[in-house]
Amino acid sequence: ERTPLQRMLDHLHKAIEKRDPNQFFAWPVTDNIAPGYSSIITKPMDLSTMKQKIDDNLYGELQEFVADFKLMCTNAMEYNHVDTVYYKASKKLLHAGLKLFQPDKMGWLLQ
Ligand SMILES: NC(=O)c1ccc2nc(N)sc2c1
Repeated sequence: ERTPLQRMLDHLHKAIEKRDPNQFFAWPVTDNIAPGYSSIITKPMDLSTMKQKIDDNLYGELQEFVADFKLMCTNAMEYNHVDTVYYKASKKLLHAGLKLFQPDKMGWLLQ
């Protein structure tokens, strides 16, 4: 990972992965495991796709990475009913992730 931004995004990606121990967000959601998913979710996103985008240097700035993270979580809150493990996990992950991105917690990373 050459650029400082890629190094920072790698760090954040690893920190998010740790907060998804069941790997609900590790890979693209298939219609096999989630019936009708591709008809309901127009912009799918998952951690493996985000990792590839870091490696391909497709994130020009932190906010683009944060947008994909939020999309990944909100997709899960749209598709899955509120009483499911997936919905609950995505809500928890969203809030844990947003705490990570707060500048005060990331000062050393942004300088
Ligand atoms: N990220 C998701 O929305 C997600 C992940 C895994 C999964 N497995 C199912 N049987 S439904 C489902 C949804």
